[in-house]
Amino acid sequence: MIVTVTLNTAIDKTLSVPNFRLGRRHRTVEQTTMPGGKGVNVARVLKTLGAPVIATGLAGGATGTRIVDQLTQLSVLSDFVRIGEESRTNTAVIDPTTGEQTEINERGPKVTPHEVELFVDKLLYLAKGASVCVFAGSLPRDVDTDIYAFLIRELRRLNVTTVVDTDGDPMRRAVRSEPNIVSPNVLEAEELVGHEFNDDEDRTYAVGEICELGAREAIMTMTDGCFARMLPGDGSSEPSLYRVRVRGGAIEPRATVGSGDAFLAGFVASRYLGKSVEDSLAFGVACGAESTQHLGAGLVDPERVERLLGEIEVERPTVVS
Ligand SMILES: O=P(O)(O)OC[C@@]1(O)O[C@H](CO)[C@@H](O)[C@@H]1O
Repeated sequence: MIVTVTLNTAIDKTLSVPNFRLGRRHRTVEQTTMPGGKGVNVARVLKTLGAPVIATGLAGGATGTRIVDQLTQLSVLSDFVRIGEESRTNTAVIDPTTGEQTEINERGPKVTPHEVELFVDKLLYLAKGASVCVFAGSLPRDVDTDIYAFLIRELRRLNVTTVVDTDGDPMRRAVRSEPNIVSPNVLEAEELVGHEFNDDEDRTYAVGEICELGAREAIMTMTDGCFARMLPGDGSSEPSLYRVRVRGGAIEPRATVGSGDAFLAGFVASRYLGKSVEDSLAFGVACGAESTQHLGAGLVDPERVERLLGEIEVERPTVVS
């Protein structure tokens, strides 16, 4: 079983607004409303891909009830701690005329120490039946930024593989507690290592820098694919570098919100079903790319993912990190 953790769950509203301009009144031409937060998106894609998954985290108020009910309608198993304050609503505006995206994410509810304790209890219980746990997304208010780091250490004792995609202080602390995999996007990775990346050599080097900070493996997601530094899985400890991308022109993105979540779900589903690192990265990139064809986050069409696999290029950069 794969467990996904979303502490700052959301209802995601995605609005398609042609010629979007600040300070103007607009009407949407299309919109979706879906349960979200990064871990929820990862869970939805894992379910679509047929991987066994349970989504957990914190959900509160009428919004929390809606998130849980909608996951149930999608047959995504979930077990959330219900909290007193209302879960958030996040809004993404996609302008189909320019392809530009504007995201407004609420901070999220205040969480009490008792609610955090209930969650930790629940996760440690669920972890007994899990092989992988994905921690994804920001933290709601009043949750200690050390929480992912703490849980990574706890889950290591239970032999659960840990995967993290977050940013800021929670990410910095999580990386130091030596998770199996971290998967930031480029901006999150730049924040983590403390400098900007100017070219592919910098990006290749960056995944090594992230591993030096503590992560065992690092995958940095890009709009067209990823850079990764992975352990081979054959018992040898020599890591390998990968640059994986969709062939130029193979796909025209419609909305990229949540494509990193679709990547992560595809990668995790494939890797933990026993596929090679290289095939799993390629499958993840195909999932991320296919998800850009849908207006809402965390949606993929598995048949189109299979077709896209023929358009994925894998390189093995030689930069030594
Ligand atoms: O505010 P966070 O937790 O960092 O990100 C939340 C979020 O923007 O990420 C997902 C897309 O990746 C959306 O479903 C969701 O609204």
